[in-house]
Formats: sequence, structure tokens, C-alpha cells
Amino acid sequence: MKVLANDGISKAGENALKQAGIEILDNRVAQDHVINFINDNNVTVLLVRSATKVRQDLIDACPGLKIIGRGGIGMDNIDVEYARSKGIKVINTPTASSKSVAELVFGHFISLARFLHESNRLMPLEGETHFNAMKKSFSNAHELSEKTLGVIGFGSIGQEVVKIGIALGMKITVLTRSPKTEVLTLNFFDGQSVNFEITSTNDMEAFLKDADFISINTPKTNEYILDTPQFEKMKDGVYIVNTARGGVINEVALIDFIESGKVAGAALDVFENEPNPELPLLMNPALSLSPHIGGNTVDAQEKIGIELAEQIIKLQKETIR
Ligand SMILES: NC(=O)C1=CN([C@@H]2O[C@H](COP(=O)(O)OP(=O)(O)OC[C@H]3O[C@@H](n4cnc5c(N)ncnc54)[C@H](O)[C@@H]3O)[C@@H](O)[C@H]2O)C=CC1
Ligand SMILES: O=C(O)C(=O)[C@H](O)COP(=O)(O)O
Repeated sequence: MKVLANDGISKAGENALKQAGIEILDNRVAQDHVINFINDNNVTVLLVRSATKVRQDLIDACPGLKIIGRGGIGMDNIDVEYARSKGIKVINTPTASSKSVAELVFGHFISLARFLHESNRLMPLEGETHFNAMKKSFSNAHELSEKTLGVIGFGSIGQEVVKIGIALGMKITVLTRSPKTEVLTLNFFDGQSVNFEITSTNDMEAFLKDADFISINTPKTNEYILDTPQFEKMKDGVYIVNTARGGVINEVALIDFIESGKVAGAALDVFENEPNPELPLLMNPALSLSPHIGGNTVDAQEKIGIELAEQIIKLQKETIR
């Protein structure tokens, strides 16, 4: 096996592969040259994050590829079904970054509810009058405790988001396409744990009527999940965080409802036009923004690298057997 980790891999992952005798190339090959590089260097395993696109043309042009690995969760940059139809194994790391993403969701919620993002933008302007004006305008802040957290999508990230919400004393409502019940375990530092049973609803209207803080945690969808009709049914003063994918929320409608006051604040880690978010988003003080960093922690990347390496080593053993 020869691995090309085109968007990088953690040292721990790299070391695990090397120890198993697997050659790893960590070149960052530009998208237009990936096909030639794979064929010229007899690469059999292509590892990517979200930057490298693995579409039909690449799959067709690289008959030596045996495994495509996504260091992360969302595989919308890979033609997964097509690759599998050609006998290529496609793997990802489904839970390695869930906690990192969930923590970012709350980083944004707290930033929005306490104006931290805007504070950081405005603090460098000096003067007592300015300081006191900021203090006054930021007093319209809110606690999360006892408010209702609404989570759309109840997979691994959605469940981690709910757990943090419970720990903060929030009420919980979860929206899924069909109702389901999950038992979530909160683990504490002293080894104790508590189980919570959460049953989701598929009633969008009831969900929107209840939720004070909405987090979207679905994969990329073909249609907006939150568009004008949904915004209209939300509570006044709602906060929204999207760490899922650009395209699950209509960004133009979002700006309209921020301007009308219906949405008190929103945070985007992912964008319809990524990596060049639209200017009205970048300029809006009610938006807390981050450049797609949900899974971008040392901890998550370490787990991702190790999980990828373990899967590749296992597949290699199965092939040899
Ligand atoms: N911002 C970032 O850096 C990151 C973003 N992500 C995104 O988060 C997404 C979710 O990740 P996981 O929770 O691990 O995936 P998951 O597959 O465990 O859970 C997603 C859940 O959403 C549900 N779902 C799909 N469409 C829905 C809809 N219209 N309404 C309600 N529920 C719906 C699915 O049934 C599934 O239960 C990934 O697909 C990826 O796009 C993942 C990692 C990092
Ligand atoms: O796993 C996912 O899905 C993600 O969105 C990634 O964590 C973010 O993309 P990369 O930073 O891994 O390119």
C-alpha cells in the first residue's frame, strides 16, 4: 500500500501507518495534478479532508486506487457511491470530531448571547464614552440556562450538542425526519455518569415554536432546512448556529430576518459560497463567523489520524489474508 495524505494527517496517524510498514506521502498536490501524481507514484490509498475533491473523473482516471479515506465526517467532497460501485473502499472517521464541533456550537452560542464577537471587533476603539456605550448596548444579553436548545439532526454531533445543553441546564427539543429515542450518557470527571432519554419530534412547527437556541447538525441537504417559512415560525429573538454545511440554511433569508429583529444573532462555520463567504455575511455585526473549524482541534485531528490509520491497517491485513 502507498498512501497519499493530500490534505495532511496528524503525526500520530502518520506514525501508526509507518510502523505498520505502510509508505506515506504527505505531498500537498494541487487538485489539477492529483490524478497524475497518483498514477505516477502508484498511490493505492488517497486520504483527504475537505479540500481535495474526489469526483468521478479522478476515480475513473486512477484505476490503481483501492481506498479513499476522509479524515472527518462529511463526505460531500467525494463521489462515495460511484467509488464504491468501482470496488473502492471509502472510509471516514464518524465520531472523532463530534465533541470538537459540539464545543464550537456553544462557543458561538455564548459569543452571540453575550456579544463577545462584537465586543472583540469594537474594543480596540478607545475612549470612555465608547466603552460605556458598548457596555450599555451589550446589556441586552442572555443566559443559556433554562432556555430551550433546539437541535436539528440527532446523529453523533447533534447528540454531543444536546449533552452540553443538558449540562448547562437547558431544556431540550430535537428535530429529526422521523421521531426517535436515544439514551445519552453524561460522563463526569469523578467517574459517575447519568443517562438521559431524549425523544425527538418531526413536527417542525412545534420545534420552531419552542427553540430559543437552534443548532443545525445534519449532513449537506439538497434543499434548505431553514428558509423563509421556517424563519417566520421561529420565536422572536432566536439564536441560530450552523456548523453543518452551507446550503442547509438560506443565507439571504437569514440576513433578512436578522434585519427584521426576528433572529437576535446567528453564527456560521460553513457557507453556501465556501471558501468565499458573501460580503453581507462578513459585514453583519449580528453574525459570529468562523472559517469551517468545527473539527479543527488538535484533539480531533489526532483522533482522526489514528482512526484512519487503524482502518487502513485493518484493510491491509484483510487484503493480505
Ligand atoms: N463544521 C465542521 O467542521 C464539521 C461539520 N460537520 C458536518 O456535520 C454533519 C453531521 O455530522 P454527524 O452528526 O456526525 O452526522 P450523523 O450522520 O451522525 O448525523 C446526522 C443526522 O442528521 C439527520 N438528518 C439528515 N437530514 C435531516 C433533516 N432534514 N432533518 C433532520 N435530521 C436530518 C440524519 O438522519 C442523521 O441522524 C456532517 O455531515 C458534516 O456535514 C462534521 C464535522 C465537522
Ligand atoms: O468532518 C467534516 O465533515 C468537516 O467538515 C471537517 O471537520 C472540516 O473540514 P476539514 O477542516 O477537515 O477540511
